[in-house]
Amino acid sequence: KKDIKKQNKQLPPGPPKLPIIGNLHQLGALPHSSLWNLRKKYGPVIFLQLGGVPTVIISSAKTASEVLKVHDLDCCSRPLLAGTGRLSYNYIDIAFAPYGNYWREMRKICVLELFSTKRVQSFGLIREQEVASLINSISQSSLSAIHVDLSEKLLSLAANIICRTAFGKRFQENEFDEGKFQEVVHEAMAMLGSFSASDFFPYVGWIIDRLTGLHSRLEKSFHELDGFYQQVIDQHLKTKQEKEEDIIDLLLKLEKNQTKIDGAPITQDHIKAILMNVFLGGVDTGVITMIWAMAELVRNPRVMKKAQEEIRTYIGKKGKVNEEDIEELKYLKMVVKEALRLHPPSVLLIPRETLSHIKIDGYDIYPKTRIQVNVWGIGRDPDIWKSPEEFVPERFEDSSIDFKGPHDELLAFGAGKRGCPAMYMGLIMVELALANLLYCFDWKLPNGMKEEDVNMDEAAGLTVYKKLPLNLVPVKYKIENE
Ligand code: HEM
Repeated sequence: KKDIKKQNKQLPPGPPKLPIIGNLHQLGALPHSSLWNLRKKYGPVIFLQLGGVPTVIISSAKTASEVLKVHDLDCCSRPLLAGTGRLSYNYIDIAFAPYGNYWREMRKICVLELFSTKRVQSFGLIREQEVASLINSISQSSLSAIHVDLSEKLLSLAANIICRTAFGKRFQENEFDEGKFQEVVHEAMAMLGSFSASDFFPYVGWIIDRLTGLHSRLEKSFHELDGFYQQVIDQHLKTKQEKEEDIIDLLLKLEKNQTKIDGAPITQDHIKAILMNVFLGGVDTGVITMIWAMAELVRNPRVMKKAQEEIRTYIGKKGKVNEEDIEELKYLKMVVKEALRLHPPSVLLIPRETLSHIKIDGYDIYPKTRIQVNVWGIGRDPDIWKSPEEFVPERFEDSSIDFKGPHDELLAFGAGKRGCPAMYMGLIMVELALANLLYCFDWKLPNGMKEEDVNMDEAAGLTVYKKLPLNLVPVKYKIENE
């Protein structure tokens, strides 16, 4: 009967599907890129049957606006997936929780206590100290003229900043060493973005996940992260707070007072789920953005030089860039925008799920359909951008295009109710770190490598990162010569 009802409706176009797997085979190793190729044939709203899951891929700024703005409320749930469910302690976090009162209340608490502009500004000193310590450590390496692994250095920078601001402790004071840590973060992001068979094949998928080993990888990732969160919580319980209350103190107080959110009392699992969002959401995205930006800059010496000149002229002999300088560094801000246009870490946003029947671009989309917005593709759409593959920050000069809209060309932070609540926190960290890296050093490629040799291959999980580490040679800039 349902089928007859649907007959007059029009589903979006899409490639023909195979029995059982549907269109799963069309995703390939880098789904954002395969899906962008499909758009050339099928247009900006594509219907795919991924195993048992109806999925719509959105690939234009206009249709993205329809999903994220016009129909925001109809499209603001999240699908329940094996990887995200396990790592979010059964969806009691913010990023993967389905739409409802719990999500709304928890998001409100975190925005107030952690992500608000006032809160983020109050952590300025921590960011400046951590960036100074990064510059120091790179200066040491520059004495011996060997290259540094920027991927590794920036990962510890981001981890230290996020851990100190959110959990009140330095990351280095915990159980992972740096190499291990990189592995744990990448593995967790792989698991959050994994295409688990149980998500696509109800009832039988779990058997496949056990056979392929995905299930045990997920369990391992869960236990490694869980141990780390437990440490953070125990430390908060042990030490009397002399300093200002942080988000963990606040959540622990809610737990102690048996406060209920949407009828459920807060437990340590709730706290761990939030820790996961803040830790993985904050560290991974920031590092990815900084690495891609530096990789693009060494490939484009003209842009690198222009950015350095702006910073060095404005800062003069001060010796470092402070946060209050950033607003004046217009070109640097355009460099970050351009990096996030070409390399948004969450290439397909976080999957959404429709709550009701809607029409996008005239096509019918039913409740419980998964929606993915290909922001990576929109960032490279030749209908929007001139020479889209080139790194040209000047394109943002005298332009109103911004992460906050008004239009949806630049969607690195998503938009609407589910948009990233920590955009300001993420941007200020990236801008401050890049400004200081560019002010304090000239950057050379190792061993006679040429600009065109920089490997730009991508690797994909929930986020898409540079596959190979970025190794560069820092040459200390002599401020006295100014
Ligand atoms: C350059 C930095 C960052 C980028 C590019 C970024 C990007 C994103 C994107 C694309 C989404 C999904 C939006 C959607 O579905 O429409 C998101 C959600 C989220 N981000 Fe970020 N993010 C960044 C930094 C951060 C930081 C620093 C934190 C926390 C410390 C954070 C925490 C979150 C959370 C909790 C959500 C889930 C929101 C929800 O579902 O209600 N992000 N972010």
